[in-house]
Amino acid sequence: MKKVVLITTGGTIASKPKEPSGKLDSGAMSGEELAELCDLPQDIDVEIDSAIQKPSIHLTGDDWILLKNRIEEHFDNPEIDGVVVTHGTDTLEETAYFFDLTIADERPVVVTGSQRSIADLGSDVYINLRHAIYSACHPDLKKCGTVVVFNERIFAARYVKKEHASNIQGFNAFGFGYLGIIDNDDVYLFQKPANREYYQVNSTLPRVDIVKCHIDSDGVMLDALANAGSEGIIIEGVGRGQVAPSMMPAIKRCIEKGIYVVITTSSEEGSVYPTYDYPGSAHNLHNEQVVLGRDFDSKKARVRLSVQLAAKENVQF
Ligand SMILES: NC(=O)C[C@H](N)C(=O)O
Repeated sequence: MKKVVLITTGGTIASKPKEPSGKLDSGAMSGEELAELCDLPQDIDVEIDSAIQKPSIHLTGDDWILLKNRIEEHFDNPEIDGVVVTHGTDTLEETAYFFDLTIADERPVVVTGSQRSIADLGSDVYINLRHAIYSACHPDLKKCGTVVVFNERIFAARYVKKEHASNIQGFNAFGFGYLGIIDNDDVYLFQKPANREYYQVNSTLPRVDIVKCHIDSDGVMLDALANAGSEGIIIEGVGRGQVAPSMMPAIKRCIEKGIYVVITTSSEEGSVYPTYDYPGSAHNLHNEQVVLGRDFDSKKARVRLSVQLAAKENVQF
């Protein structure tokens, strides 16, 4: 019989209403409670590891390291075919990309969650969990890195993004689509990620921040972050990676202090590129030693830079 470890971390998928508000408490349920309420597959041996019980925005970098270590410990057992991690959807894409970059084992790591609680009409808890378990022990998903299973679809961690605040079609991978689908418990894979990357991370993650650029942005936030001890700053620029010219003096101050600055784009698709030559353009930024963040979403860029700094590797995008 195939064997899958189910690591639970909280989120709506493990939520219960809280008194007196009657509103959902994300992560109120332990892994054992969640598994008991769900109709888990009978043909797969599922081992429960109830790790964390939090709303996903309450998770920390230290939680990531703890979870990564737990996954690696489970993979020390050769009988394990794969791991499922249940997670709140709000930050699921960040955690999934962290696992993707920091876990070397070729067996599948599948992250899933739900938009509706187990008691809600048309809840997606049961189906997402079931599909994630079948995916985690499917041989086709070996060497694909960490994937996200949601609403019958399988996404690469590198590109997946929460696209809807509440709809059960909650995730998408803009410009890339999904790797495959799960139909009636069967996994069908249509494409695989071309490259895998691995960074060895054992230490606490450094402070890395994101600043979003808009008309009239200036350097106040950048200077404040430099004073707060930020080791890396992702600036989410516009279009091909332009920023407001009034940010440039503070960007230069950050670089002089040894802070890594990466420019990304707020566009859903397409890459940062030095197309223009004017104050604040990607060309101007690049000349000031700002790293061009290619087509990375800002939150993925933040995970990537944190991991590269923690691994003491060269910063590369
Ligand atoms: N759907 C969810 O899981 C959202 C929840 N607030 C979370 O913990 O991320």
